Amino acid sequence: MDSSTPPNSMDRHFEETIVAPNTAGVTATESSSPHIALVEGSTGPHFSRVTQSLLRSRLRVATIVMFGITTIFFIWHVFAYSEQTNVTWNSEFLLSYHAGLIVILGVSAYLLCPKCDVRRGVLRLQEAITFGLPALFLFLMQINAMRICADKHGMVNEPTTGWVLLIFIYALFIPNKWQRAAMVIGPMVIAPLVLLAYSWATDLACSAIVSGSPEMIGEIALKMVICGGVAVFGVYTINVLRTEAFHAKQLGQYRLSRSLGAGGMGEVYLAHHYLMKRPCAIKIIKPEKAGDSNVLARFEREVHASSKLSHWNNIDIYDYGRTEDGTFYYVMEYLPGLNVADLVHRFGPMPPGRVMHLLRQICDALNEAHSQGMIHRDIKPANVFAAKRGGFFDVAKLLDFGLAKPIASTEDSHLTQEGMITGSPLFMSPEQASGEGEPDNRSDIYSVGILAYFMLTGHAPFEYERPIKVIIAHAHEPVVPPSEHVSTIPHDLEAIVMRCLAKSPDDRYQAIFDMAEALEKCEAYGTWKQADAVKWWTENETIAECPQPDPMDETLPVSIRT
Ligand SMILES: Nc1ncnc2c1ncn2[C@@H]1O[C@H](COP(=O)(O)OP(=O)(O)OP(=O)(O)O)[C@@H](O)[C@H]1O
Repeated sequence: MDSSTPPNSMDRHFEETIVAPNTAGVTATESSSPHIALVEGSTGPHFSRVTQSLLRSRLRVATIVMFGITTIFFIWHVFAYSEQTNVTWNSEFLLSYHAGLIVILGVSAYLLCPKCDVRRGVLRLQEAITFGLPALFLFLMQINAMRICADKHGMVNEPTTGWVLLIFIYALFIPNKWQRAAMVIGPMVIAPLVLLAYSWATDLACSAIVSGSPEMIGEIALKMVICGGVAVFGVYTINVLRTEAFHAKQLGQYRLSRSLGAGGMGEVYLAHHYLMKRPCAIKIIKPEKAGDSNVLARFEREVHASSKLSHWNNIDIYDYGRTEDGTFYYVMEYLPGLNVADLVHRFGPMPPGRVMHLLRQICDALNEAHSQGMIHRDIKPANVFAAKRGGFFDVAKLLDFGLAKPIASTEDSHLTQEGMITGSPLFMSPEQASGEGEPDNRSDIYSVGILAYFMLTGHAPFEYERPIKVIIAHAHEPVVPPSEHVSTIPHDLEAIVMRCLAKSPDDRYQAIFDMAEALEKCEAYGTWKQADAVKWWTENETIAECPQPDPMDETLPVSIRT
């Protein structure tokens, strides 16, 4: 998922919130950090998404530590400056640099907050700021101190302490492969020697002292090489331990290989069955959610509902179980491809032919659920996958039946407390959002309409900051026709979308199959051929398959009390 100002950031915000009765405010926000992480570029499985999150949080801690250390030394520096009799231009410059450094580190720490949208390139820049600016400062300060010391006391001061500190802070906090760590730590190791060489070359007093103490140079070199070696070995050891911890993560007959993403209640991993060797996707309840009976019930419902369905466009469930340590998991077919939310965020709105191609398949998937008396209640772009299956590209798969419930059921789901409505506000029908009356299959049809709108225009029709405004808009606000956003949308397709989005269920298609038939009658239906899908995936495969980091993508559908 592209983390650069994601158009669905609001969607995520909503999905993370729990809104109290008759209030518009957010009362709780769910967020947690993934618990398995590997280093970037390690030889083990690549967890770029998780690594990014790890890098951001570690970098933030490192920046705060550097901020603290720099501030303490600044206070000391100010006192030293006020007592200094031979104040030089250098001393004044260094004091200003020091003050500026504190401000820059403080701002950097703030910009690395968990909610900030930080991309990989920006993270690397922040890393350079957190360690590069203090290193430069240390270098300049030591040159100055060395000259003063040589002039006043006829000796040079010990230049290694600051560098040792910097090296170990870097090694401890920044997740790295050891080679990269060595490349960053290397210059820090030689910095004290460069410093001595510079002082020797540019200052007469220093030159005499340095020339007369070769054993001091040897001792400094030895100290720094040992320190650098230990730090790089430490980075290597940390990586090995992380990789071992990951490989030790086995579930029954399955071995996990890499993270596919995380939702509000669980994390999904690519895994392999030991004997059958086929790839599969395993969804595991997050450890911190394992004690929540609502989450467990929703998880179970998702498995039970999905396993009743056998249509090609619904997800295949292979297994459901619990490990000895109590971790609940279920195993499903692995879908190479992207969910529609990621597809649109990363590649923009889709052409009408492709939208119809995917929608038509979703109609089939939903038709099976509806014909079994089940409504989905959580149709949204993140729950629709465009996958490569059976040699075909753009095979649509409907996921996440965690909120499914029988049509016209009067008992509320175990997953919601009495009087609560569950779903994602941006994609919720007016009747589901208001909680008035019992949503039926036509509520899903409304959500499919929003899904279509999103695929065609790149956003949902009602995107407001506050969930309550979105809900009111679903109930009362007229929908802006999608062609007003994208003029190339054909009228017949727009008419279908607008009919799905009718406020009253009676004005929508009464059955999902009616919508499927309407789609087939559209002029542009069938214009997206397999060859187009193959071409698209071939051109975009590497980008599409590379998991994009998005540390904030850990969400549960909103629960709204009525
Ligand atoms: N069978 C699968 N194959 C490949 N990727 C999958 C599969 N199932 C889920 N994913 C990916 O794993 C991520 C997490 O899925 P999950 O269903 O937990 O998330 P979600 O639907 O966003 O969350 P929530 O359960 O809160 O609605 C998503 O990015 C999804 O695209």
